[in-house]
Parts: sequence; structure tokens; C-alpha cells
Amino acid sequence: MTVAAIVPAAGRGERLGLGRPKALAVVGGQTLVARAVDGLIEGGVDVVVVAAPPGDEDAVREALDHRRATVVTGADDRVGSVAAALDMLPATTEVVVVHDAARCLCPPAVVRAVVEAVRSGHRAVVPATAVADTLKRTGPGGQVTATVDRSGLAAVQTPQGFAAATLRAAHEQARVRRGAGEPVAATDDAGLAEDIGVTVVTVPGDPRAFKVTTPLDLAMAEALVTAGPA
Ligand SMILES: Nc1ccn([C@@H]2O[C@H](COP(=O)(O)OP(=O)(O)OP(=O)(O)O)[C@@H](O)[C@H]2O)c(=O)n1
Ligand SMILES: C[C@](O)(CO)[C@H](O)COP(=O)(O)O
Repeated sequence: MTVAAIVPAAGRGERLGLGRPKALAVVGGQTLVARAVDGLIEGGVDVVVVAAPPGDEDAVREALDHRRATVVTGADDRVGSVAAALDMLPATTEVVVVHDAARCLCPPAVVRAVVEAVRSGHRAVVPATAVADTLKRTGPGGQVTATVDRSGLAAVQTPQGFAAATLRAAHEQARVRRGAGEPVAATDDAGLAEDIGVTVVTVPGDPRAFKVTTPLDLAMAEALVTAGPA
């Protein structure tokens, strides 16, 4: 059974503000994209396809060095980048995990848990953590309009795992809807699977799988790498 990984790495990293793609930012001497790919391979995936920012494909290939990964050109948004990589997966692929380059310190154990849950028969699997903050709904002027009951809420990470046919069907529907001028609101692949009626299950996520989004996140990643294994 081939387990493939798609690594969306084509974002511009506007919130990080380095003036170059976030996937090429460096933590402990390694780029985020290289770290993410290493974690996936250590987690047991057989094939890796990375979506690079258009124009930065060679820089991503260089960052990946000798790693077993194919680089494709990404798109304007994450859904398009994942779709471009999905087209490149071998036909023998049965399980696919989609993993943000930006979640570069995700422990391989999370990759294994997600793959195992798909192998056991779930069509869509996400790692999830509890929400720590109190959540408020806000209106005009930032005024609080309600306190949200967080007991039924989870913060969802990547890698997200899918039966290959499910991920293909979910992206095909998104493509068709976009082609018809309909907006596709999902911010993750599990959301696209939900849109076609697939049940998504959770496995425990890990705080180290946080997404490097801002300069503070990058500093936190650097500190964690310097501190060594938890
Ligand atoms: N067009 C895009 C946009 C995002 N991503 C990837 O999706 C993941 C999650 O996206 P996010 O953290 O929001 O990254 P950016 O889009 O780069 O961030 P920003 O909004 O600050 O520019 C990242 O690994 C990013 O590279 C992608 O492959 N293609
Ligand atoms: C896919 C994701 O990492 C799940 O938490 C997240 O939705 C991606 O972040 P974005 O800011 O929505 O691109």
C-alpha cells in the first residue's frame, strides 16, 4: 500500500514578513520545508510531492537537497497548491497525508497515528488539540456579542490523512464548484471532504505541530529546536 504525502509549501509568508517564501525560512540551520519532509519520511510515508511557490521551484529543490521528494508548481491558494500536487501522485497511492510545510516540527508519531487511522478504515482523519482560550464572537467595532461554548470545539492541525479516492473526489468537487464561479470556503482538506459528505475523525494532535505563521512562531520553533527533543 503506497502512502503518499503532499506538502503545500507555496504560500508567500506575508504574516512572517521575511520577504521570501515561508517554506524557505530557516530554523536550526534547516528550512521549514526540509524539516516537514524529514518528519513525513520518518513517519513512514513512501512518496512526497511538494508544491512550491511559482518561480521558486528550484530554490525549493535546492532546499530539499537529496531528499526523496518531487517538486511541483503551486497555485494562488492552498486548495490549488494541494490539487496540483495531487495530480502528481502515483496511481498506486492508497493513503494520502496533506501536511503544511509551515508545521515543520510535527512529531513523526502524529504522522504515523494519522496514517494508521486511515489504514484502519477512516476516510478522513485530522489531528486535533483542545482550544485553550475563551472564545468570543465579536461584532462591529470589536464589541463582544457572545461567548462561544468551546466544549465542542477543537483546533485542527496537519498532517490530515485521507483514503486517496476520497481526497481526489473532494478536490474534484472543489474544482467543479470553482469552475462554476462558486466560492469554496474550506481552509483545509478535511473541510473539502466534509463538503462531499465524508465523516472526518480526529486523532490527538501535538502542540509541536503548531503552524509557523508569525515572527513569534519562528522564534518559538528556533527555541524548541535549540532545546532538543522533548
Ligand atoms: N497559495 C498557497 C498558500 C499556502 N500554501 C501553504 O499552505 C500552508 C498553510 O498556509 P499559511 O500558513 O497560511 O501560509 P502562507 O499563505 O504562506 O501565509 P500568509 O497568509 O502569511 O502569506 C503553508 O505551508 C503554505 O506554504 C500553499 O501551498 N499555497
Ligand atoms: C490547514 C490548516 O493548517 C489547518 O489548521 C490551516 O487551515 C491552514 O492555514 P490557513 O491560514 O487557513 O492557510
